[in-house]
Amino acid sequence: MSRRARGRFSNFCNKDLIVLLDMDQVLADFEGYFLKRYKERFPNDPFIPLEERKGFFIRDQYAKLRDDLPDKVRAVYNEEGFFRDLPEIEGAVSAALEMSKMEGLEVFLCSSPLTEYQYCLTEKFEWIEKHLGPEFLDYVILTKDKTVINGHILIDDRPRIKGSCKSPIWEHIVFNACHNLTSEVDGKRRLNNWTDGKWRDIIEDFKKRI
Ligand SMILES: Cc1cn([C@H]2C[C@H](O)[C@@H](COP(=O)(O)O)O2)c(=O)[nH]c1=O
Ligand SMILES: [Mg+2]
Repeated sequence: MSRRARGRFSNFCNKDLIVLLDMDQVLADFEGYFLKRYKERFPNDPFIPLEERKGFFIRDQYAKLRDDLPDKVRAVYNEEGFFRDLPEIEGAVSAALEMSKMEGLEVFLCSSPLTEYQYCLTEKFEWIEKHLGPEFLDYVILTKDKTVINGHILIDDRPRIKGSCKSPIWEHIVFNACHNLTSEVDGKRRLNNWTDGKWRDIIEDFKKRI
């Protein structure tokens, strides 16, 4: 049975492990591509190398360098084509595809769009279709508040995910990114990358628990 048919007919039965995958900096290289485009657009302005990135919002760290930089930062990721052209995080696409084919498991993409949605919204769908295939378009959740979304696991690079629900139902696995390596993660498990295969251990661990 195809993934689409399985999703429609299984009715998300209780035995299914629901995995929520963030997009930016988990599947798509937001930070690396941001820095590349920023340097191309503003070659004479100061920049922060990835090894020195700290904190989730890029513009907050650039604001400490100079007052005019946050607007330039925004101009880079608000540009047409930015989200569409984000490169893949190494191994992310093959891991997501492999995960989506596992028995007893449903994978959803759970991503927060920019408030300046003009390009971001449609381009996130374009990215998914291009990298993961059209079947994945039925499994997209775009929300500003991930705490109200149902699921067992959320794999996300943002170290603290806040919202209306004080006790989200999912367990947050922190995906390592340049900006969060020194962040306090309140005892949450971390996933280093998609290439060493450890994500499979996390999935197997959760499967035993549900
Ligand atoms: C790093 C960074 C991200 N954003 C925006 C870009 C996306 O719309 C969301 C991604 O959030 P998610 O937790 O990965 O779903 O946040 C931003 O506005 N500024 C930044 O510096
Ligand atoms: Mg993210």
